[in-house]
Amino acid sequence: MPGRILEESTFQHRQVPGPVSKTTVEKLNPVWDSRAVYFVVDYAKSHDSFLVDVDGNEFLDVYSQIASIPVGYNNARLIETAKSPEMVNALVNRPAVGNFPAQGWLAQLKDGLLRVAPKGHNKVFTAQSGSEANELAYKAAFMRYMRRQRGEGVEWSQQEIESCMNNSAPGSPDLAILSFKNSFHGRGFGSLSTTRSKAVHKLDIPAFNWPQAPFPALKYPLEENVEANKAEEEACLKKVEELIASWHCPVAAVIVEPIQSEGGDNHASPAFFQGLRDITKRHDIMLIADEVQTGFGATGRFWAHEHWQLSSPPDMVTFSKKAQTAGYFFGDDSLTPDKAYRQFNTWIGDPARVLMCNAVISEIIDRNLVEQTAKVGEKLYTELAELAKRFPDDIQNLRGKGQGTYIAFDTRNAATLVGAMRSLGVNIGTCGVRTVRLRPMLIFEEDQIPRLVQTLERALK
Ligand SMILES: O=C(O)CCC(=O)C(=O)O
Ligand SMILES: NCCCC(=O)O
Repeated sequence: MPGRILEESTFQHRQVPGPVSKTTVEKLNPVWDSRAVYFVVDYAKSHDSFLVDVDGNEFLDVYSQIASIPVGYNNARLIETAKSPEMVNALVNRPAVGNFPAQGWLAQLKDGLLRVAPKGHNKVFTAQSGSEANELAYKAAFMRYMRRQRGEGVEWSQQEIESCMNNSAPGSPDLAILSFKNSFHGRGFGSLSTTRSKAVHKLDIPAFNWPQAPFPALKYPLEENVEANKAEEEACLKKVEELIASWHCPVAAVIVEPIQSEGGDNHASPAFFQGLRDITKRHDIMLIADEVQTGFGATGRFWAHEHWQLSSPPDMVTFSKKAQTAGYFFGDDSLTPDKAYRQFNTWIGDPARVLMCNAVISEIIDRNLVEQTAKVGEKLYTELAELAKRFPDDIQNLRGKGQGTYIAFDTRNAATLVGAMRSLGVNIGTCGVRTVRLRPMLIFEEDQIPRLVQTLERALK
């Protein structure tokens, strides 16, 4: 157990949501659906890893706005960036960046965002959200696929030009993206067709007839289930290959999360991802790593796919959340469409958000926050593993060893447990069906572990 025992006052009981939160929600709900609100926040009073609500309750936040706050509330460098002349300029003169980029745009990309481009990638397409980033990556994969079918330099046919205006082939071809059971890739019309985690996201929305492969259901503890897990991963890879070969239309790309997050924090081994790389290479189709939640340091590497040691990098890596902007990185020129205006929209992201992202990147690099997350995560995992021995029914299938603070476990009733933790001053999230997930910020420190672990222990008791 944690060596340092915290004072009793740390665990003082809070009413969550408190009376001010409740009244605010009552007033908000008639004009804005507030049914998913947990409590109302005073962001001006929140700081570092601590969230303060409108009732004055302070929470250690290890959920971080669904894993999207990188370096703390009211981070000094981010505030300085927000007040900078560059930011004022970007906010009041928001450009249609594809047509009229500012002179500083090149430096914003080259000296900023591209500093953290995954290995093998030297280009980026910017976007506004994770869903959009994924959809843009799908479009890049489809255009690349058809360009190869048509032949390099071959012009679009009149039939293609006319049929696409009627949403029919050959101009609007039947092509697919393969995703995995329990995956979450967003809620846009294209991305939602690849999301497979919960009916609540999908019901009533028309969807593409695209293939869904099983994602490995690993058994824990991993050390005791090596052979069974290897067989499980091989069976899933076999199914991926079968689906690609037999689907009613060509599959242009496979998209996968390094750790399936919304769908329950499901992990697979580097061998599984290398298998996907091999299959996609064999079929000459794109491998898209959806790092919207895992990217920007959360797993103790800047990109989670760095853990895999792939023989060649994923073809596209999508990002958002902690990046505070969104988009996809890539390296292969064939992913740049054959003509301008094919991958395009008015804003193509937002230079103001890229400025914020660049401040986040500087903060991560200057403060060695990826290394810190790896180190703190190791200690946190060890303490949770100890607690799991004492509460085996409440902390099951502990996962995330060696993955920074990206830790999760299954429990009997996840919603009840996180509710109890909130009332004891720790804001924590759930995912999947019965999983509690930890998504601390990159600034989460070793001396915050006792508060987290001892609160969990109290909530379980
Ligand atoms: O529900 C959403 O749209 C956010 C999903 C997500 O990224 C998550 O819950 O991990
Ligand atoms: N995917 C939804 C995340 C919000 C929540 O479960 O509280």
